[in-house]
Amino acid sequence: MPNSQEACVTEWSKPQPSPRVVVQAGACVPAATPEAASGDKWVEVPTEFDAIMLSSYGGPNGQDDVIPFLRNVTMGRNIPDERLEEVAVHYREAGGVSPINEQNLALKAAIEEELKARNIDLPVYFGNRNWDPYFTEAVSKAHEENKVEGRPTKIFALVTSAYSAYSSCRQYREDFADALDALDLWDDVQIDSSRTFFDHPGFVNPFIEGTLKAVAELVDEHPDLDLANDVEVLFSAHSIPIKDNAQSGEPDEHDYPELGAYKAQHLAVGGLVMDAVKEKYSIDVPWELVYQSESGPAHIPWLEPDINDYLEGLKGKRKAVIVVPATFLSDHMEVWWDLDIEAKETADEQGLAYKRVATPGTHPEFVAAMVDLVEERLNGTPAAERKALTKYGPGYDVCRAGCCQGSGPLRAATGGLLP
Ligand SMILES: CC1=C(CCC(=O)O)c2cc3nc(cc4[nH]c(cc5[nH]c(cc1n2)c(C)c5CCC(=O)O)c(CCC(=O)O)c4C)C(CCC(=O)O)=C3C
Ligand SMILES: [Fe+2]
Repeated sequence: MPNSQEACVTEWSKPQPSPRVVVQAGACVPAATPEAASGDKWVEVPTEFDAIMLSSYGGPNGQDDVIPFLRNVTMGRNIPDERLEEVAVHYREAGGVSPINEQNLALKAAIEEELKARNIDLPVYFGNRNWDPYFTEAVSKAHEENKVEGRPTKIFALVTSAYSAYSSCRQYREDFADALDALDLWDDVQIDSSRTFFDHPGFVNPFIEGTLKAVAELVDEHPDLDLANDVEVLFSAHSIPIKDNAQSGEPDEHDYPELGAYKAQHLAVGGLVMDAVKEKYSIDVPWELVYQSESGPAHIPWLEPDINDYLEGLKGKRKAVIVVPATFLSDHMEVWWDLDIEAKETADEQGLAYKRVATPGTHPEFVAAMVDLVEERLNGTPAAERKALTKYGPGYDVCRAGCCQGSGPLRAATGGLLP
């Protein structure tokens, strides 16, 4: 395994000689360290782009798409179709259609409007990790329509994931690498990823607004509720393997080594929302971070408690719960099925009143936040001037070597080119 500076740099720049250079986790200190970036955690990254690619997860658009989509999601894990059919139940129930694509197209349209309003003249393309339109299609179109003589086409991938984790960061970057592989465009296209934005006010404020609305509704509907004892706010995060959480952050930062960045960031967002509740009601409403949508083989431990188990424990202890889908950007399948159907049913069984807070969706503040991510890159805005509400933010423009590891070896992924 190479242990040189050069081997690390290939993680972000065009890999030589193969696009899938394997860099061992934490094997070396790349240039993107605070030391190498003259005391600042930012490395010099491109500030010029030719196109934006709204980059998301994808979901099926009809019954015939469901199994092929799930095969994409579980690629390389050899899951038999019978087992996939079990997972497919939610999609089957919804006519085989996930709302995620429509929601992302609405977000794209809103982002285009906001770009125009700010006089940022960049075309927006839409591509997904797991379904049509795939990254290959979006990248190829963005390249064809925006070629510049003498240099690669520069694409800014605006990723629809707010937090640090393999599934929300590196997996996207690996899939960008796969797209460049498939298109044989390593020399002609440079893809750069957006930073994490979990504590950008435009992401957090819609959750605050929704939670305050839910508290107000509960108070209205049940005037005798004691907010300090009868109600609990549950921040629901998409569960991930415990190992992925442990590897989700920059290894030497904050309290990430103990907590895991993914979990720490969710707790921080929960804290911000509950501060707003306290400010309005002068009461410490009880709250907890819980997890949803655990999947995969049973022998791999995932983050817990599961929201349904937790709700069962609240029987007789609370009268109402407010569920905040803190990981998610829109009310897609994971929100509709896992929270509006399953968790709600569990809450009903315990006799708990249930409110589910809306996701940011196309909330104007959230749309503005997505465009802030573009603008701060175009302007090379220093970290200290970027919008971030907690000590954990703002996220890096260019991921460092150890961040967001999965279970396998680190594959080369795209990112900003190092100077
Ligand atoms: C952190 C995270 C996010 C948030 C960040 C981001 O948004 O990127 C997210 C989003 C989403 N996850 C989604 C759907 C699924 N996730 C799965 C499986 C998994 N998710 C994981 C993690 C995450 N997932 C993990 C560690 C797995 C198991 C390993 C694997 O398989 O990679 C499976 C297979 C189920 C099974 O195997 O039981 C499905 C169908 C949809 C689409 C919803 C729709 O269609 O509307 C969305 C937005
Ligand atoms: Fe998922």
